[in-house]
Amino acid sequence: MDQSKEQRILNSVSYNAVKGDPESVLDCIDKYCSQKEWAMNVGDEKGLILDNVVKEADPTTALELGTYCGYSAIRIARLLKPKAHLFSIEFNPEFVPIAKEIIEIAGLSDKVTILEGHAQDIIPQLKSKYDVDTLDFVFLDHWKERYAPDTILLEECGLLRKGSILLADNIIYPGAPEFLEYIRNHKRFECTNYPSHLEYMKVEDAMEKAVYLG
Ligand SMILES: O=C(NC/C=C/[C@H]1OC[C@H](O)[C@@H]1O)c1cc([N+](=O)[O-])cc(O)c1O
Ligand SMILES: [Mg+2]
Repeated sequence: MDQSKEQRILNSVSYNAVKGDPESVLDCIDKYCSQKEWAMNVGDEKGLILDNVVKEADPTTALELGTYCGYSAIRIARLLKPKAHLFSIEFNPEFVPIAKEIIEIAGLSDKVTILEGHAQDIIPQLKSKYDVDTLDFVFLDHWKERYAPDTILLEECGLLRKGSILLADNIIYPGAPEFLEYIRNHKRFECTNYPSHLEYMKVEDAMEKAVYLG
């Protein structure tokens, strides 16, 4: 059976990246996806925005919705302090083993736990099953129409605390209009927009930061 694009990305990382070096894994994926095959990684331009918000949050416990090949999990995990941890939720069973392997090549397997399933099923289990208290940072990059309901779910599950930072990808393209309307009209969130471009393209995109005010 023909290999998937995600398997070809893994092949490229496995062949070209320096084992244990997250930067070289990120560079390899960005090179492959800008020169060979486009893929929906957050990419290098929006990745810098992600880096800065993670540094600002300096999270002990972080959550990512939408692992894909693990690119943004590596971007986040490489910035985490020693005892900090990232949980990353991915629904697509084809992506999970590929992301695990790419994160392993980056040497970050100890910092990242990939949870396979739908966010709406896993979020309610984070406290009881994964010993999470509250989340310091959340990166939303999964199905765009799930951003708003899953944000509401995070709050309902008591996973947000005063100062929890949410960062959402693809605010313009493909777009997350319901999410934008929800957080911008709710007094409990302080929002900041970061204009950028769609990964590896000249298409306009943006990220939105939302600080939970408790
Ligand atoms: O759908 C996007 N992300 C949601 C991912 C959805 C997939 O991950 C969860 C599930 O397995 C699904 O197959 C997306 C799409 C584009 N795009 O240009 O179409 C750009 C991006 O940055 C994106 O995150
Ligand atoms: Mg995205």
